[in-house]
Amino acid sequence: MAGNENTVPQADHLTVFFASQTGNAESISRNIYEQAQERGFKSFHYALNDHAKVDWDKEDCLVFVVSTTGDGDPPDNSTKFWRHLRKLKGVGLTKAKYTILGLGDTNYDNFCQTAKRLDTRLQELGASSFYPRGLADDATGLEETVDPWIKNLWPALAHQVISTPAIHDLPQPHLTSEEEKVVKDIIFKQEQDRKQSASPKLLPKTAPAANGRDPIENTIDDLKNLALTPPAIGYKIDIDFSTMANHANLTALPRVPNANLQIADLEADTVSRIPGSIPAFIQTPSKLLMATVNKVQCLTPSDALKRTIAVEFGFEDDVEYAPGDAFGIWAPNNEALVRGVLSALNVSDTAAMKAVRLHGEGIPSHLQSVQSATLLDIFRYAVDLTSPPKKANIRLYAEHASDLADKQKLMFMASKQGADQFNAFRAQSPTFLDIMHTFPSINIPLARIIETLPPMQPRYYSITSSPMSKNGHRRWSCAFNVVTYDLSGGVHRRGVCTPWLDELAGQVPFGKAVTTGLTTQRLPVFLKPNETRFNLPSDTTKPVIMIGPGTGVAPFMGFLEHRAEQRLIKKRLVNIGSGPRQHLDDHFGDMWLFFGCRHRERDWLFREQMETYKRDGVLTELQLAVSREENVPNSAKYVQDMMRNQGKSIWNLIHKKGATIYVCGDAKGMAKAVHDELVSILVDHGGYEKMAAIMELNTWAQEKRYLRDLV
Ligand SMILES: Cc1cc2nc3c(=O)[nH]c(=O)nc-3n(C[C@H](O)[C@H](O)[C@H](O)COP(=O)(O)O)c2cc1C
Repeated sequence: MAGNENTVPQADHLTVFFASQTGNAESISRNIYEQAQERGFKSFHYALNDHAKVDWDKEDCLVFVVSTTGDGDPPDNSTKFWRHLRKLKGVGLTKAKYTILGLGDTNYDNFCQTAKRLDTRLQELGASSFYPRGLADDATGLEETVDPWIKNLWPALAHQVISTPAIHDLPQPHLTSEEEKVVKDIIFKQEQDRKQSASPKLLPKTAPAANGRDPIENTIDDLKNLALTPPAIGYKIDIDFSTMANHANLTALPRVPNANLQIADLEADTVSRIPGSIPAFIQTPSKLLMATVNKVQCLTPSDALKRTIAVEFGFEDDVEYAPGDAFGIWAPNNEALVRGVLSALNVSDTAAMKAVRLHGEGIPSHLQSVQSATLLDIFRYAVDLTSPPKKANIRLYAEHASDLADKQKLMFMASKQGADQFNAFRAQSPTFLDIMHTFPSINIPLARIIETLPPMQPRYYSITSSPMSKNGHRRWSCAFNVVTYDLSGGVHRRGVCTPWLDELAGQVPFGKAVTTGLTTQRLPVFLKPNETRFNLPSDTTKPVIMIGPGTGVAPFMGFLEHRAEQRLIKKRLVNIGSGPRQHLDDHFGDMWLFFGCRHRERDWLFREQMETYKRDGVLTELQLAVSREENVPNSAKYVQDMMRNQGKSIWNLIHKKGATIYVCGDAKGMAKAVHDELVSILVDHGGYEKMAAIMELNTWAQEKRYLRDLV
């Protein structure tokens, strides 16, 4: 079968496209692509932004695997494609046959929006679907939909390319369990054979230097750093496997991803680095800036539930941006964790500092730019060591566990029968190191690990400053909660970026902003292209309603600073001008802010600034919701409660004055409650039927009068 030239004389074309933000759609689409190749298709695999590599109207079948991000938005590696799709006219894709696998999460309002939009648009353009769309839900487990969808894709394709002899020779997808086992064994054996011939060996302990220099000469600082950071050991994750014995047969085991990646040794001094020391393979969607840390302030006292800090970054070039924009930071994995992982994989410090190149047909897109980097940097910056594992990875680790008990447990967790144990394991947020520590007999080639770990993602923060303020084009401020928490059994967890930034910034205590003695290290930042237009209306007379509890208030602090600057300029102009004097407020619409905290004394972020803006007339109304204090005057528990109290005024601002509504913060709880409250306001004060109110909000969202920036 797979790859056998004799039984597969001619294959048809299959192009698999993906749009992926955090790697799920990319790895699932690669799996489909690899299976297609094994089944004799001439297949291709591209990110949607590379859509031009394929003549869509000539291809036989197109498979799209697309996730949804943000607030129903398409992933970054498909935005160019969407612009292209918008420009297409008429029914220009009548020959194209397609199917879509959407990935999403029902905890978000716009479940699988990208898949649904793509389907509608392709239909409009005359393309025809050859196999029903699948929508997989991360809330219940993607596999539930993904596995059967892929399994049934093949007979659907066979039907499409009925003239292709190759397809008839292949085992039909509806197999008996006995047949399935035989097929799996063959695939497993083939993979083992391929691994043995292709899997790269671990790096030699010493490497000859072609130019006569010590290979580690250039990286002495890194080595010093290594010596300063003891490797983490990892936690042993305790899971109850007592029910395992009840299941003799394991079903729905995910397929082990193909081994494609090879690691080639290079000379150490060929490692290219951007000054300021970040690896050249990091690719950002806009210009990378190496920023200084100008200012740091801790906004919450030590008895607050969360530690919130505000950081101002500075850079030399002027950058065009608007209040409401966000920027990305490319943070490394925690150094002790990286050291722990390398140590668990028996990679010596010298080997970790050696330059390598990653290559191989069909390797994940985030690894294709790794042409010259140390293993240390690959584990720091290219792969994600902290996201909970996917089933396919657990299955892979099972294959490489030498101890029978480890193998059985891992295989069980990868199966349908072990779903409870798998979920309990993931709920502990195990790092890759924890997995190695919990199942110590896993002995897996380095290349397999690098290619199967998810890609590292930059972290995004809303800009809280205005480009109109002093030096505004050369600085961005942001505010965030430092993500660290403890689980039972003494397990300590931390986010990737926020604790790193907090530690770099010196973990300043609550109080005034600190501007001296800060780190001299430069940090990689870049502007996030703003696709949602979460910006102030261009007509300054239009009112804005801002809803942002907690750190969701961040972009609104930028809006307010911007408006304060606009008012100042207008005031000066009015004072010099000779025309009729107008009141300042005639030029600027109302600004309403709904903010929420637990305790006014502990987590009322930006209190001083908010009160100053209110006093100066920049902020028309400040509506404060306090959830954990009794009897706060004019206050309710949550922002949606405050909105209910102000329902009539909100309706008037929207209806009579054309206000824009902005919501920023938690997508799952707050944004849903705020959305429901807006529906109620339209019903109670605007006289809408409930259904009509929901449709009206949808229209406003399309017209960018109801904007949401959610996480
Ligand atoms: C910040 C964020 C926003 C998301 N927004 C949505 C959404 O609006 N609708 C949805 O159905 N899923 C949403 N999801 C869920 C993802 O689509 C889902 O986790 C998917 O598996 C990610 O696939 P990817 O790794 O290929 O991007 C969101 C996930 C994140 C992390």
